[in-house]
Amino acid sequence: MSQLPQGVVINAPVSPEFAEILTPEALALVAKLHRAFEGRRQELLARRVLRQQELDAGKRPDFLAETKHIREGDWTIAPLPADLACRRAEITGPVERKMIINALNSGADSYMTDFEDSNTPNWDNQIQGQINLKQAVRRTLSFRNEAGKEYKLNDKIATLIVRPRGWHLDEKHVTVDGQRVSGGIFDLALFVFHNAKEQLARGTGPYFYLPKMESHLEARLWNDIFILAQEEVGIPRGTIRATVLIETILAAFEMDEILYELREHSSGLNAGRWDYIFSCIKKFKTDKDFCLANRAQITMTVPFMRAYALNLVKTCHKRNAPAIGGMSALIPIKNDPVANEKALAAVRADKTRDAGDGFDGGWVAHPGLVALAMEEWVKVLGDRPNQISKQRDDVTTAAADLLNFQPEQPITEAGLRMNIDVGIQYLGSWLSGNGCVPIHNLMEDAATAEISRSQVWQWIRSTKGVLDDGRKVTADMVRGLIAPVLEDIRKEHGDATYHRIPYARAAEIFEKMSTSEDFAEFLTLPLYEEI
Ligand SMILES: CC(=O)SCCNC(=O)CCNC(=O)[C@H](O)C(C)(C)COP(=O)(O)OP(=O)(O)OC[C@H]1O[C@@H](n2cnc3c(N)ncnc32)[C@H](O)[C@@H]1OP(=O)(O)O
Ligand SMILES: O=CC(=O)O
Ligand SMILES: [Mg+2]
Repeated sequence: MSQLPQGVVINAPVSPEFAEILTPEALALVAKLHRAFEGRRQELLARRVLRQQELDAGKRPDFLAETKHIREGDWTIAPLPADLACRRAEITGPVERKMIINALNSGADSYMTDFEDSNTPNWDNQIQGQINLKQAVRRTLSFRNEAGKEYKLNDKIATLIVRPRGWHLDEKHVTVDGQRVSGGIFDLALFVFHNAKEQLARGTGPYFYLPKMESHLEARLWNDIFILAQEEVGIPRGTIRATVLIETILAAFEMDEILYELREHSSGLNAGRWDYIFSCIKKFKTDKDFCLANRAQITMTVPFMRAYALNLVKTCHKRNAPAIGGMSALIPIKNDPVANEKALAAVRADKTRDAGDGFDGGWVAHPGLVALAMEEWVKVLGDRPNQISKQRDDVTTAAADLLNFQPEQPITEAGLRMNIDVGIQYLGSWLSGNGCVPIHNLMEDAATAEISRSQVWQWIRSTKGVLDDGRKVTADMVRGLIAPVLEDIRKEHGDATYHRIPYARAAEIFEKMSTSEDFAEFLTLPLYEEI
């Protein structure tokens, strides 16, 4: 500990392996970025609260008057590095050793490795994740499973892109001058410190995905962090590149502005559909006119999602930026060939639509989906790496299109029960250290689980939260369903798993989150204090 830079404290175990990541020099970069930018992060988080108050008071978002010149201006992002120009199938997954190898070897063009939605940010996952990535960059990453199967990287692997945590999350195990550091700054600083130069020497670069932003001012903060980080580690300005997830309703009104702020460092936008739906619920949760149908009905083809997706493609291509499609939550289904065929066909249809709309690539959740996603883009692109030249001037998007929240029905008991079930199962898994799990044959992560728990909260409070049989959704109805849902979970997983994973604690937290007056901004905030 005496080696730590002044003002830096680590409140967690540091093994000799972890110490290779948590070096004094790497922590000095974390401290430098913290001291330079933490004040701004906190101001921007406070600004989110003010905007929520405005929405609660009935104000509707609109395109910003003060940035009209940016929307109407003639500018583009910096030219893309060669290995970010072709991202037809992009696989994603948590920063887990075996999965990193499988994803990099999957045949996808690119791979987003995730410290965010699909990861429980406990100390071990964060620092072990950094170790794994450091080895992946140097091509030394390997793994041996219990049956003795050896995993190692192929010669040709996907381009690596890292998703640090969003602005709302702290890294509580590291403080600088007595303050917790930002999770995102911590993840980014450690990755850049250990890998950026090595990546440049290997002909690639430090590439990132930036999650859950709500305004272009938040993008400006990331851009300023990139500039200082590049100076500090001694790499040329503009070598960091970042794709921003448009996954909040407020960011959908500032897509041009976000690209503009990051134009030196941008590698496009991604349609983060799951957090986007969650954000719509969160932002309008107290609006008496707002209420969405069962989660399963909110697909990419409902009006507000369609408007968002098409406007994203149009905005990106106007700025010479890639538009990357989001993720279908369907995954391959084992032991049921008929259901599996249906799931694969639905994923294919999702990719066919995105490729036809003009997206330059799209996310898949599983190696078994890479080939079919690739096929759908190859059908549209042929030999071309992307379709950025496809301008969508035919698309016009008004504020009202982005706010056309349909459908409102059906809301059913099965839909309510499914939300409770997914919420409890996901929270239990997250608490046990796994931030991404298959539940009822769907990929569930922090973003999809947010939809489930926020729908339950909202249906209890909205006058429109009425089941198709006429019963109003109430807190008592939800409480009454929790015990039977828990019993179903026990039957599904068996006693051993049921007792190993803290489902009972998850159920308590879920009940409190959905029935108490306060709405937790993110489910991961109260959960993080439990781990
Ligand atoms: C809203 C958003 O933010 S989307 C982005 C965040 N979400 C994600 O990234 C989803 C990542 N996907 C996953 O975590 C997993 O695919 C799950 C949890 C959905 C399903 O996991 P499982 O049921 O374990 O998958 P399954 O058993 O079919 O896996 C088969 C093999 O594929 C591997 N695999 C599955 N998904 C992935 C992945 N995304 N990346 C790398 N390898 C993977 C497994 O490790 C396993 O490897 P093995 O055969 O060598 O042991
Ligand atoms: O991060 C992606 C999303 O859909 O949320
Ligand atoms: Mg997300």
